[in-house]
Amino acid sequence: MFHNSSQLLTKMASIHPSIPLHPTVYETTPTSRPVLEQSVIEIETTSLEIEPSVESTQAKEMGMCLTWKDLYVTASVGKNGKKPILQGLTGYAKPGELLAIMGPSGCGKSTLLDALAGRLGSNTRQTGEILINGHKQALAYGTSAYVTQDDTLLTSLTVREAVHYSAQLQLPASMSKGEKKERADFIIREMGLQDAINTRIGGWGCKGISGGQKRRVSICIEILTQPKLLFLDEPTSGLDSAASYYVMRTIATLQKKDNIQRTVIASIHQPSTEVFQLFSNLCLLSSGTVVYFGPASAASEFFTSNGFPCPPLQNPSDHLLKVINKDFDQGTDLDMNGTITIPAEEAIRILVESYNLSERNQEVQKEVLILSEKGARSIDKKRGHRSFLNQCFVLTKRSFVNMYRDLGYYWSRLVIYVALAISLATVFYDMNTTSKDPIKDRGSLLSFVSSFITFMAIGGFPSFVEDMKVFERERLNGHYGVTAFVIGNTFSSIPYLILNSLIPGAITYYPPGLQRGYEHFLYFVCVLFSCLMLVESLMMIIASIVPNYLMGIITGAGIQGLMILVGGFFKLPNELPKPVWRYPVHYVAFHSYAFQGLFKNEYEGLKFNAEKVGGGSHKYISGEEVLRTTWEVEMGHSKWVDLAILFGMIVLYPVIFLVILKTTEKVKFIQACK
Ligand SMILES: Nc1ncnc2c1ncn2[C@@H]1O[C@H](COP(=O)(O)OP(=O)(O)OP(=O)(O)O)[C@@H](O)[C@H]1O
Repeated sequence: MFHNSSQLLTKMASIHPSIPLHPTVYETTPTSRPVLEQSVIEIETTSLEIEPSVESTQAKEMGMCLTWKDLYVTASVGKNGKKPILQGLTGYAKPGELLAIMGPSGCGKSTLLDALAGRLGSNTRQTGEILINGHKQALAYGTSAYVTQDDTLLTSLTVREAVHYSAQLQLPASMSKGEKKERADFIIREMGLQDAINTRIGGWGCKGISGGQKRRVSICIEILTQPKLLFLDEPTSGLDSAASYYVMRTIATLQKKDNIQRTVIASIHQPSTEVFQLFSNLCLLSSGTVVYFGPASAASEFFTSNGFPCPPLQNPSDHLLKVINKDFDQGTDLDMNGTITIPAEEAIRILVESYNLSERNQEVQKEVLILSEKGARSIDKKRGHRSFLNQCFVLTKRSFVNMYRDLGYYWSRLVIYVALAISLATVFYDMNTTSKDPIKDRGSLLSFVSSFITFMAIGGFPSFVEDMKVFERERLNGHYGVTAFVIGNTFSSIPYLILNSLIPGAITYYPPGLQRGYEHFLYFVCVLFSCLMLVESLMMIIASIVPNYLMGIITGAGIQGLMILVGGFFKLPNELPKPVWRYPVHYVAFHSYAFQGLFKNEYEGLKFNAEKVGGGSHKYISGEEVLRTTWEVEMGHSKWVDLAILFGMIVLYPVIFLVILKTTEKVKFIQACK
């Protein structure tokens, strides 16, 4: 039973991928004509046996017209240097068309894509006008999809899992789990990945699918939701010519099957003749300047008319790129057919001048003017409502599976922790009878556990950086929100951290003869667990600010080293210089509460032989006395308060992480709007 038209449409879209997911507003042409809200009525009166090839203009969802005029991009290099990357580009991309950006390596293809998608780096400056449906607006998260040159994927997942999890995250809540799976399977098949469906993606140290297959997985993930605007940076790199053709054909034809007016812009290196024929328009760049913009089919003619005919039997795109490639310029030369070729620099000058004076250029300027007329104001998000709780659940599950399969994440750490715990247990074995100073040894053991064992959590930093890369890609493409990521990331690690504190904790606790009793042991494990959680969160915060392995590890080690230093073991709290080190650093460092809590947990209730520890005239020294005089622990509150503070920090650190992610996201968005 469908309560409204959107539910019906969602159901139909899942059964027939030809039906758009959110066809609420349609128009007769992609320009700014009055919109017709009749599609819903049309589809409701149609039975579920709609054919995939329904191709009425009315039934096509309103698309996105992207225009750019006099686009310049410069990058700051060195102290005061500026490097021009794009120089006055003008062009457009229309719904239902595939625009290919071609040119020699380093000519500015990725920069153009980044500029159009609002993703330029912070050291770049952009001038000119980029309009979407005639409006100056930044592409908000989720309004377009961008397949970047690098395939940032979770390496331990299989192809099926990667696409299925993505479908669960991105597709609207109104679709059932089964329908989302069906959509994912359909896209996997369309991308020719069915044979690799159960193979892991793989990465460092674990061979998985090939580079070309990874490319296709990345594309699968981004076209799941039928985005209206799709950017692809080198979608065919790593693919053989047949696979390149099928992938590009799928991209070009899927919109017909999806029955949406999609605008596709792809940078591409070396298309075969067949792939070249799939392009609607071609933007040919050389050193950031347009050499040709117009129908791909007319490019060869333009080159011929300027004295650069394509030799017989040669792939036209190879010819175009060869003529304008000046990286290997040999000056005046003879080609294979014995024809004299002129230097590429000169060829480019002739072509650029000719293009600037051509009618083609005039047509492009006119088209840009027409498409820049104000159209629909807002850009619809490419997805319907998605359940936040479901996203948190899927992200937690996905991250849990990834951690489980990735040996480097927790398992190797567990092995090292166990080895260290055994070492501690034997070094401090039966302190009460073997140690000359059981008071000092207890302090050393507890401090070592809460500082060094937790310190080792920085070893997980490379995995955190990988997680952040995947997050950034998915977030920029609007797969889910920052809060869902932070929740998923935090909760998924809890079972592993419990394991990493419980097993090494048990090995360390009993053999040295620490205070007996379940309550004491559990307290010890809880503090260990809190410290591990806090170090993990701290490293995630660092990974969000310093996304570089070496710098991140150095920063994390430095911060932790400082916290350990002022925690109260190496220098007693009252002896710390008051400004800065005591107030506030000592109180900010979580190690202070870990030391205090563990010390209270251990010493309270114990009595030490005064003679053995040099305690003067008394027979015994109480644990409380040791806490007050030897360790100068603050006795105004119980050990449970220290633990509560640690748990409070466990909540606080992810909140800080969340705030940093949200703030950087906002800053990037404001920059993109400028
Ligand atoms: N943020 C930046 N800072 C400095 N230089 C940059 C920046 N972005 C791009 N460049 C430079 O601009 C030029 C164009 O780079 P871009 O990546 O756009 O080229 P491309 O055509 O996509 O190359 P390829 O085909 O090899 O990927 C290169 O020389 C590159 O080094």
